[in-house]
Amino acid sequence: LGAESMKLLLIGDSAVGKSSLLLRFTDGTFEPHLNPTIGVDFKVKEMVLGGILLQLAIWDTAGQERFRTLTPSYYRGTQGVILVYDVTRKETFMRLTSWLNELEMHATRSDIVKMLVGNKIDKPDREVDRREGLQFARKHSMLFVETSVKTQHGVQCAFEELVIRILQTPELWDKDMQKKGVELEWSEANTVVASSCSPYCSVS
Ligand SMILES: Nc1nc2c(ncn2[C@@H]2O[C@H](COP(=O)(O)OP(=O)(O)OP(=O)(O)O)[C@@H](O)[C@H]2O)c(=O)[nH]1
Repeated sequence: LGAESMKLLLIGDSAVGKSSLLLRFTDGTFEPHLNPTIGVDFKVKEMVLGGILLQLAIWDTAGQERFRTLTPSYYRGTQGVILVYDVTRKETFMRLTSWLNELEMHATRSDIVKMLVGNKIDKPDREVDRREGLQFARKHSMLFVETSVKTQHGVQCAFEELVIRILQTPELWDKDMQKKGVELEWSEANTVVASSCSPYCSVS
């Protein structure tokens, strides 16, 4: 049986840690000095959930305006979006609404699953409370996790919760996968994965 592929997209302001989050998830590493992304980057990661082999294609986009290209094309077919802000820079939180507007404008599927990630919680100079993040997520029907790519806190959870939610959204799949998605909802593996993340995640 072949792997089911899933397309995820990382968006958010420059230097909030999108590339770092992806690198931590796919390679398990952290780099204190990472260059800004130019255009788009792309990584593939395999994951087994509830007995289904998934091939995650994760697109990492440039936060800096001058490095952004072909915007509509990388939104095409995306099933899940991770919108990242930096808890130590309030302005990255204030710009979340405009990121959501861009998503609305370009997403080709209406039931796209959204995960809000407040990153860099290891740093002492926090400017955005966990409560504020949670409120924003609730208001916009998003999943929510706070992370530190540096310490790894919440990183696995962010991706797993998003993937599980996508699997539970039949509208995002073709007929064949819809059947498996329903089975997955009942599978024990799914329950285990979901509950191991629950301290960090909130579902709107
Ligand atoms: N302390 C700390 N630093 C982090 C964390 N995550 C990322 N960084 C650092 O923040 C800087 C920016 O991270 P990137 O991953 O390049 O940010 P980006 O959002 O991909 O930026 P663009 O490519 O410009 O959109 C890097 O120097 C990272 O090492 C974190 O959780 N804690």
